[in-house]
Amino acid sequence: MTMLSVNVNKVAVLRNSRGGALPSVLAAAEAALVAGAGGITVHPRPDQRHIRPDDVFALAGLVGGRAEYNLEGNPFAPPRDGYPGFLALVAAVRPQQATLVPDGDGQLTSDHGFDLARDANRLRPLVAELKALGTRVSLFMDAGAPNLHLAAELGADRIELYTGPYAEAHAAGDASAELARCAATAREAQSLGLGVNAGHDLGQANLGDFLRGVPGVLEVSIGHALIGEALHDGLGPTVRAYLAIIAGAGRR
Ligand SMILES: CC(=O)[C@@H](O)[C@H](O)COP(=O)(O)O
Ligand SMILES: NCC(=O)COP(=O)(O)O
Repeated sequence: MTMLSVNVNKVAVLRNSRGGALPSVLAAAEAALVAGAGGITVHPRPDQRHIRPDDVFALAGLVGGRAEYNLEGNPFAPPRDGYPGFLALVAAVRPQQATLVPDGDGQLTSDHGFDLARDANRLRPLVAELKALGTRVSLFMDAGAPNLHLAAELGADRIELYTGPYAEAHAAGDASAELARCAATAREAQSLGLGVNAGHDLGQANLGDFLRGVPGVLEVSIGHALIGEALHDGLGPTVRAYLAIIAGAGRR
């Protein structure tokens, strides 16, 4: 069964907008776990636009051994004013999974995966360092990305399929080509011994079709749509709605 990891970045966006402590990222994560989510994901960006290092530490205490903790970030981003660097954060909190994402601060959000022909040699020692910490390593990858064999060769455990183009096509009414591209990349990754996660712009409208079309997805990390839907439906009911979609897709 595909595991749901709830990304709480957007709770931090709302909290930071007023400069106080509410809404609480911890309370949101707790509600998601109580509702049955298998994990919590955060993406502590160097510009600290939402999740901050202190959130990362506090969530580590909450999630503990009770669920999966997934930290996302750019391992090449240097430390800066209050941001210790992605590897330092992973070393400090030892999450079950680190998802490496090649984002820069100039991006509105994550919008592409790694170029392994360019990045594999730089990634190899960082992946080894993360795995030596006992953390599973996932690489954020575009569907259809070439050189996927390098992900396995450099030691990654999983890839995370970037599902933004799929979500966009689904909203436009025809996701068949993007879905086929995702399925082909998933199968290629699995043939290389890599696990397959997926994420970005997944929501209640497109998740079921995705899971029915792409085989063996181990984990979906969902935040923007889920938190938005929770604003009117509540976090518990919304998480349970996603779990029902996942269960339904598993029965196909
Ligand atoms: C990697 C990815 O697609 C998302 O996990 C990312 O965390 C989204 O970042 P924002 O929440 O900052 O848009
Ligand atoms: N890795 C994807 C993630 O954690 C959340 O992405 P989104 O649902 O906020 O687009």
